[in-house]
Amino acid sequence: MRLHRNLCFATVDGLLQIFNEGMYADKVVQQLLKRDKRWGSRDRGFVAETTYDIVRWKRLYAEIANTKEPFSRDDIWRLFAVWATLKGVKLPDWKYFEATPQRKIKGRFDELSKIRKIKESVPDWMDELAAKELGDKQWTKEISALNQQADVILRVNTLKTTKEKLQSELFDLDIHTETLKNYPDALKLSERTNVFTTEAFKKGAFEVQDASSQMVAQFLDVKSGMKVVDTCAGAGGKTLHLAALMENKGQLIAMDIYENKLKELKRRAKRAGAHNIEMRVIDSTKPIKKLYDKADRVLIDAPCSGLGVLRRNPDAKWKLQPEFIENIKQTQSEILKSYSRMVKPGGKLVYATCSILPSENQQQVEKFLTSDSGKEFTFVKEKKILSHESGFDGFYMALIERK
Ligand SMILES: C[S@@+](CC[C@H](N)C(=O)[O-])C[C@H]1O[C@@H](n2cnc3c(N)ncnc32)[C@H](O)[C@@H]1O
Repeated sequence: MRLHRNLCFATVDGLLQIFNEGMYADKVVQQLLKRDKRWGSRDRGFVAETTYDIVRWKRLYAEIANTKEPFSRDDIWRLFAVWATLKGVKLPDWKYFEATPQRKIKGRFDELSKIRKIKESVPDWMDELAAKELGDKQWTKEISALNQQADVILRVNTLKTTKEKLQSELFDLDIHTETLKNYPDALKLSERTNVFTTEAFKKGAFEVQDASSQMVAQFLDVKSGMKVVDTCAGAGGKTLHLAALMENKGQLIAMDIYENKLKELKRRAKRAGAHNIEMRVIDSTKPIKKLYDKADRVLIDAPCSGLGVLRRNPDAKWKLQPEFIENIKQTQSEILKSYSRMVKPGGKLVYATCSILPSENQQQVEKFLTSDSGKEFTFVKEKKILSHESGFDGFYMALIERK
């Protein structure tokens, strides 16, 4: 690989914004990719992947380069030089790389790789918390998996096409995909590429959605004609899947506390040809109370730490705070208590998170089931998905049923 000056400059600028100005990596990368219209897909791939890589390995690279935050521009170039050295990328004779001690970098890497929190590049508190909750052995394997780049998985929109048709349409564009056993609607890209510019995407034939996330709507066991409430719908990744599983029949109510997310869902639903969705903003307890005892199915895709999706969101390692996790756990138990009241007798509820922490997952469900509000429910089944076991995002889902 040869390093190109303007791509490296773009990456360094982006990293300064992410590390020093607290901006979100995905937003920064989105902006960077608009910088030069002449960049081809390889150039864009380089900027995006290098930025994410250096964000992912910030702590390790900073320890190796002996730099501390707030980073100067020179510090960022040092992190960049560490990245290139460890990747085996030849450093050009630019002034930024003049004093790069390549042998020392490799030696420091070997030495620091003996300490998990540095090797895996996570803050102390996160390493301690996750090791306490999952056990040392599980966490060591899990964080290593969560530091890998995620595959791109598509969810075929069965309202518009079939897996076979989509696969062949993409094949004609030289985009190769594989089916995944046990994930009925999923196609995995054999090679990372931008699929959002394809005609198939524009006409709603698929969404990009991780395989673990695709299990959640399946888990809720919906049928055409049911009344289903997706309580934390956000921009609707799972709502759209539910609509497809319901074959557009019945009533699907998508709720969230943020109106702008539901607006985005509306746009996506139009593209997907999903017609049975109604959006409702939760701006008081009223919209919830109106649905007490009414729903056949309720999905709570709860707000969480997001520790299961670090592969696609590595800057969460640096943005998350332990206090946030404590607060979100409180929200999770309040949501479970209040939104479960929408389930009608005999109806079912799925509680899901993209976290791997038992305290946000099975412990929340156990606590709910032994509480006064949970007495009316029985536990049916659960899935604890760890990234190192599944190869996909870390997720949790529990199915409970109202008596
Ligand atoms: C895990 S995300 C949802 C992702 C979405 N279901 C999807 O599949 O794309 C959690 C969502 O819960 C919303 N949320 C946070 N607090 C909430 C509350 N008290 N009631 C309802 N939604 C809430 C957030 O705005 C966020 O969109």
